[in-house]
Amino acid sequence: MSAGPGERSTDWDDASDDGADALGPDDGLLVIENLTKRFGGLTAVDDLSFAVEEGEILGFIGPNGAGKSTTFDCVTGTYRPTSGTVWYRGEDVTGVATHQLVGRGLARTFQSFRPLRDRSVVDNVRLALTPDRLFSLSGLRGTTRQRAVEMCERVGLGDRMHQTPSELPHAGMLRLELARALATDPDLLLVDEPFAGLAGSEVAELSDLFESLRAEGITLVVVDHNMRGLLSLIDRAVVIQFGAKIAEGTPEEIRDDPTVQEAYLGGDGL
Ligand SMILES: Nc1ncnc2c1ncn2[C@@H]1O[C@H](COP(=O)(O)OP(=O)(O)OP(=O)(O)O)[C@@H](O)[C@H]1O
Repeated sequence: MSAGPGERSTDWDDASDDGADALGPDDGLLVIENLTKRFGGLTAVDDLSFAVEEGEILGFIGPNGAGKSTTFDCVTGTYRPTSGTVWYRGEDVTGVATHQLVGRGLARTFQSFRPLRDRSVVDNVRLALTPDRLFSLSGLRGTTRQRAVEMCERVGLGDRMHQTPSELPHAGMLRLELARALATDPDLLLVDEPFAGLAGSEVAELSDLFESLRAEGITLVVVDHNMRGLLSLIDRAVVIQFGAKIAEGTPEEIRDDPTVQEAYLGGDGL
């Protein structure tokens, strides 16, 4: 497929360009440019642009209601943006259906998800295996269960895979959701609020898991509404408020940014 409506920007650093955020399709594994999503009169995502670099762990941070989930929903094909462009691997994927994006290696986890309660943990993972990508790897139908077992072990559920989801603690449910996303063999994984409701030790364990996934070659975008636990994990962050980007940079830059501090004034974010 061609690069779509946007041409690669050749003047990234050109101050005369009126779009300081001007991005092109090849400026990252995932590139979001001028994304806007309106629900009637409400602008949930407001002219948002940023790129996700291959191999990084990017934090996507914003207070409750800032537009994080809506951005994810526009990227993963749940919503068609009101305007703007999403590029994945250099291709314009704006409005492309979710299952097609999954087939291309873009997966997400959901903050609230509903596993099949009457199936075991490993069966829940097996049902998420994506035939196209799996068979291209193995070529063998009979390996699905083995792959599901591997996914359970990879996320630390090796000793719980024959339990039902309701027997898992909250952190275990999160790991199950991660295993289901990993079963689609993603190159880019969008993780929605993984640390919500976790104790400090669980946050650290999950961070270790994200680090190991990155070491295996998966690029990660981790969403959270506060920064606790996140700043030590991520390479960079994009911070949004009222649907628009207010800061982008390293954890140190984000922590010291007056606009970010203002956005979180009185909250528990920093
Ligand atoms: N389907 C919808 N219809 C109308 N308004 C919506 C819809 N989805 C989200 N919104 C509104 O868009 C804004 C952004 O919501 P969104 O869920 O994207 O924020 P968020 O940053 O993910 O918040 P949280 O941290 O609470 O999950 C909010 O004002 C929300 O009420």
